[in-house]
Amino acid sequence: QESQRPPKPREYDYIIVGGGTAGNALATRLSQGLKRASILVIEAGPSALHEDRINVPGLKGSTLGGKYDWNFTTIPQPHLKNRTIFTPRGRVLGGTSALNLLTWGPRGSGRIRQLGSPMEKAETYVGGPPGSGASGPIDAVINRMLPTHQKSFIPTVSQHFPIPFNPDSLQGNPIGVMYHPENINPTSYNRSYSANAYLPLAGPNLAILTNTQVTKTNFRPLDKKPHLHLATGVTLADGTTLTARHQVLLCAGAIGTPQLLELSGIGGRRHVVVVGQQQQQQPLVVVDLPGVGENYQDHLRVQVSYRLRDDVGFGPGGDALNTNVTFAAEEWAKRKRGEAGFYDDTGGVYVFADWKRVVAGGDDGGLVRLAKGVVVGGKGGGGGGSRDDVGLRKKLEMLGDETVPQVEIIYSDGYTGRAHQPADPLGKPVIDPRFLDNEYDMAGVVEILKFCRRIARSEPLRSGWVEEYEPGEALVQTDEDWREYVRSTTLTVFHPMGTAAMLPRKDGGVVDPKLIVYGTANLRVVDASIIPVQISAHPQTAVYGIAERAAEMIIAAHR
Ligand SMILES: Cc1cc2nc3c(=O)[nH]c(=O)nc-3n(C[C@H](O)[C@H](O)[C@H](O)COP(=O)(O)OP(=O)(O)OC[C@H]3O[C@@H](n4cnc5c(N)ncnc54)[C@H](O)[C@@H]3O)c2cc1C
Repeated sequence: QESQRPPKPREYDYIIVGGGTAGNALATRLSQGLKRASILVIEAGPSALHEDRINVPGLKGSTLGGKYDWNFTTIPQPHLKNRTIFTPRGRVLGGTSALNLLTWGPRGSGRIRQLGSPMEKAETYVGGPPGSGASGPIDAVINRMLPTHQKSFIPTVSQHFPIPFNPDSLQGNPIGVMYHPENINPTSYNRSYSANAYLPLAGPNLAILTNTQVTKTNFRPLDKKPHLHLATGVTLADGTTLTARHQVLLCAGAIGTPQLLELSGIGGRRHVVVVGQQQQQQPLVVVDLPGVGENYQDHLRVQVSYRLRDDVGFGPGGDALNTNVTFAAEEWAKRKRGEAGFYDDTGGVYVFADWKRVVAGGDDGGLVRLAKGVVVGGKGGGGGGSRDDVGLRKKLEMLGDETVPQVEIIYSDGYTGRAHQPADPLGKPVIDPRFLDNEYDMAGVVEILKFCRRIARSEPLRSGWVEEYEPGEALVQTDEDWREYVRSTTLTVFHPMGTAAMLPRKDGGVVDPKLIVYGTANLRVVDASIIPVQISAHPQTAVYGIAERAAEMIIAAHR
């Protein structure tokens, strides 16, 4: 049941803030598992189930910067020439699962399993290897569309570099080169995402309120334990108050969730007092929890682009959809006939590798030493500041694990380089990821770019291009040239997480292992914010897994 007006009655058993990736999955499972409970999802954006730009895989990216996007940016990043970095987030039913680039990530990694995340429950991987999910709501397939030139990538990498072909990359060891599954429905060839795959499975006890922004969670002290705060409901932007009889579940994402926590008086004392004053209220501190909004971690993205030869049978690439009206019309007609074409195209071919496989000569000692320096110096990682940082220590430990990739290379068709960054997207929360503020990150990115160039110069790939278009072989030759290129062009691949981390409170944690916010009795966070250490994969699969696990815990506790 979907509506755009505050519903009556104004009391629900569970109120879920954010109808995004995790929010819709959680809502559906609670609706199925607690048939007598009433559940409300409140989503700031509209429902857009029939929007081609969301549904058609080849139109991925066309919604960024538009009406379904919060259009956040970082503050100027000193190590990236003071550029502000575009930070899109879905503002639509489905959240960022409606906007993302459809890479369906590994679910078998032991590290992510430590979060207790049952990812197979989310998945039906058609044609996947044994062990793949077979009955989950989200469909995954290897894309039926592969532009011809991409077929030369796997032999180039596996013949010239110590990187094996790995068709089974989702099951625990992703190291290798592979075609990667994408979350696409194999029948309609539409994006499979939380709004069109989970929500239709919910029962009549789930209500959905769209186009409605929550401005805070409300609390009162718990009668028998006054040091704990009981979440009583939420306040909407128009001032309406809705009551939650059991729990408020924050699923507003890695940026929205910490922002809402701070608006509700939960966060570092300094921030929360400022927020309270800005709202012209009394300084507001419900729970002093300095970890809220800290520990922001993302995956950096830098690109090298090559212009293809047009005399080796590759045909036009996906860019021609934007430049050649006749070609675009022909491709659209193919899609309408149910045939493979460029409107299906997504990521393509991927490499996941550790440093030893990427650095020329295989010696990763220099990078490991730099990483140790960052951990000992306590700079540039989780929790922020100079205290002992458990997140950084965990990452250092993972550097020694050869099944944990440190590098991903996506070989994709079509230009996605620096020219795509919008000049002035609106941004409200202050986002400061301190990108590249340590030498390890910079040295690592330079090694990856040099590796990409070595791949491009190897056969059969080498015969397929005429020019390194960006940055250009003549312009960038030395390590210092590469550093300059990195500072000028680094973007992110849009995977923020960790801003309400599941860690001990003394280590900057915000939620406990049951996902309950410290200092509260019944406020949970269920989204990418809780992942304490950046994962070596695209995160949406893990986010669905977190929602599935949270639903299991909440249903078990309710009974
Ligand atoms: C451009 C892009 C490409 C990506 N590509 C991939 C990919 O290919 N593969 C992959 O695995 N991951 C990808 N990701 C990342 C992945 O999609 C996200 O990590 C994941 O979807 C986050 O899920 P979430 O539930 O934490 O947040 P979201 O899905 O963002 O959900 C949060 C929801 O809360 C709503 N909300 C926020 N604040 C409020 C409020 N105050 N009131 C009401 N509602 C509110 C939002 O509108 C949103 O719907 C990509 C991300 C982006 C931006």
